[in-house]
Amino acid sequence: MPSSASHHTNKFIHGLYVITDTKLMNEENIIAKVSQALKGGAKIVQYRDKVSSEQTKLKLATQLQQLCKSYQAWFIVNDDIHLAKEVNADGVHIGKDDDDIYKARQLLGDNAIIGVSCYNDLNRALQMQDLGANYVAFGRFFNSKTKPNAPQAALTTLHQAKQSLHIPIVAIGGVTAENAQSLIDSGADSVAVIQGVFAAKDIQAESQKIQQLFPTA
Ligand SMILES: Cc1ncc(COP(=O)(O)OP(=O)(O)O)c(N)n1
Ligand SMILES: Cc1ncsc1CCOP(=O)(O)O
Ligand SMILES: [Mg+2]
Repeated sequence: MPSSASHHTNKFIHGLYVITDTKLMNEENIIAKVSQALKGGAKIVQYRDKVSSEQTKLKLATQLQQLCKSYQAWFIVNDDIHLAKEVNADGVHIGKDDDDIYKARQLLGDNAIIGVSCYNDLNRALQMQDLGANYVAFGRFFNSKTKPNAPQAALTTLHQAKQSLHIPIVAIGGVTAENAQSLIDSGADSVAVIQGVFAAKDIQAESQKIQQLFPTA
């Protein structure tokens, strides 16, 4: 994998994508926990924090960016395009309530990875692909403790997405080492996980179990 986003191509969104959570980690242990996931083989890390102060978010995002760089993993900021810019993240993840893709691209530039939530909506994914999204995410596929009310997505949507999209596809929502294979078999290039990794006793081992499910290029 290239060490800088300037060499980024879509094919590198592949494998285990872990997302931080403010209930499962705190300022004191977030770096240790994400390090364990990276040691287990995680390829992409998203900083998702809807509660901390701007100052704390800036500090943690800066630390995570450096950590990901040392593992040659992509670092993505959730929701906040300005924070992504400020810490020189590899990219941003945006959903329907966040800044739109035009604004994100304008601020972050051509080399940024912009991922967009598409829930269970293939038409939205096709539109976002046309607008320059670097990956799309579908979900939630399973029961999610983190976001129980996220809209449900169907495995058939993944199959259809695989046939009609040329950008990478991420699957999210209640993903575990036990159910990730079904998503990969249905067309997911990557699975995004919170509880399935960070609520595990052994974060590194659980990450490894999931990452091993992906065929190596
Ligand atoms: C990889 C990935 N997929 C989906 C989401 C959800 O984004 P969004 O719909 O904006 O909801 P919040 O995460 O902001 O609550 C995601 N964050 N990452
Ligand atoms: C952010 C988000 N969007 C859809 S489900 C979800 C939460 C994923 O967390 P978990 O892996 O714990 O279900
Ligand atoms: Mg969002």
